[in-house]
Amino acid sequence: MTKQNVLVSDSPSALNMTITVAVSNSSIFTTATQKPPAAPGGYISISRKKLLKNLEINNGGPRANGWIDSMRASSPTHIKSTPSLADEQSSWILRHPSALDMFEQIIDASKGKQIVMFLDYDGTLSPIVEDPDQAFMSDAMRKTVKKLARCFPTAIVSGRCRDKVYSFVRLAELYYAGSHGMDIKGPAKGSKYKKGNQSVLFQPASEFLPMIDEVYAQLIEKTKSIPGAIVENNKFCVSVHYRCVEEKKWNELAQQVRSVLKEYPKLRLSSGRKVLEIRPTIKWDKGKALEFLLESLGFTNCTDVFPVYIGDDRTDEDAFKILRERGQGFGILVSKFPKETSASYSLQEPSEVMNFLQKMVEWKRQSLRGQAMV
Ligand SMILES: O=P(O)(O)OC[C@H]1O[C@H](O[C@H]2O[C@H](CO)[C@@H](O)[C@H](O)[C@H]2O)[C@H](O)[C@@H](O)[C@@H]1O
Repeated sequence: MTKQNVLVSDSPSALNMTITVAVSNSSIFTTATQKPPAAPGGYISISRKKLLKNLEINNGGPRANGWIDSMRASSPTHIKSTPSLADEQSSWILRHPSALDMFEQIIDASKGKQIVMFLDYDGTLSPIVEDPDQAFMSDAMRKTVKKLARCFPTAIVSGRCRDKVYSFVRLAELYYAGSHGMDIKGPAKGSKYKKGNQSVLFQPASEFLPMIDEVYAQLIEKTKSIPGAIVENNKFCVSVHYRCVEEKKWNELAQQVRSVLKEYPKLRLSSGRKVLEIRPTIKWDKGKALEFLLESLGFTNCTDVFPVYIGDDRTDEDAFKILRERGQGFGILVSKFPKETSASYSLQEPSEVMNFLQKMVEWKRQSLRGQAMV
């Protein structure tokens, strides 16, 4: 296998595992009867909040220990397999059942409403791989998404730069929100979903462009001596990848990122799947992008819309929360392992996402056939 086609998986949400060990009386995992499905805003457990707090800017700069703890926690190298872990997994599945198993119920809930599809890219449409430039989606997935977009308005919502994610997906009929929703190419505002709609650009962080370029150049320079570190310019945000960095070098990498960021209080840091994400402090995220796109599609204050958002990352939680708050549609988390989430359902990996999308296409075609026969 070459480096490019090595598929990799993050271990069970180690952030959760670490916290469970560290605060044994407040495990985030509980049985279905003990804890209701995640409430809006309930993505971060209290103890995890504490952990993440260490990540945030503190006196002009993040605490080094917070960074390294979080990097370790979100990307474990040693996970113990215990019977209680199996129980926790079954309990989690009860609260976030497979969207494939629950397909009929999901479709029933959407009856009489316009389904709108929102799809994250990495880890959702394409499997996680070591080299971010090689995260291609399969032809089968592309064909499926193409068919899906014929049935429902469909948008890609990604942390990637919009052009980059477009170069992977290559479907002109979709809407695209890149840079964690800060770069949207969607339908002309207020216009109902129609083929050939004029598209509009919405870039709420455009004033940060020079700053992001500056920070990107500095991060390239500061991390060049750390083997495996990859800095990716996502236009309105920057990703620093450590998937291929030896764990003993993570601290050094965190220190370098920290030394750059302390000069930029208007930028904030979050973490994803073996990646540190640097982005503007503006109140804009994938959830806001979802709302913006719904509005652009003409669904402002509509009760007859049914948005479905599928994603695998912490940044997708902002969109899951919005759906819960609106009480519309639902979120589907792509994960093999239990994670705190505001999503209602789960799918394990991109191949299951493809099966789910195919089922949606098939259902839509059948319902159109049914209508034609009446
Ligand atoms: O919102 P997304 O579309 O999920 O983008 C989030 C980040 O995804 C990419 O990084 C992740 O996927 C890489 C390729 O599989 C993997 O190597 C990396 O470890 C993952 O974190 C992308 O490269 C980032 O820029 C996105 O922010």
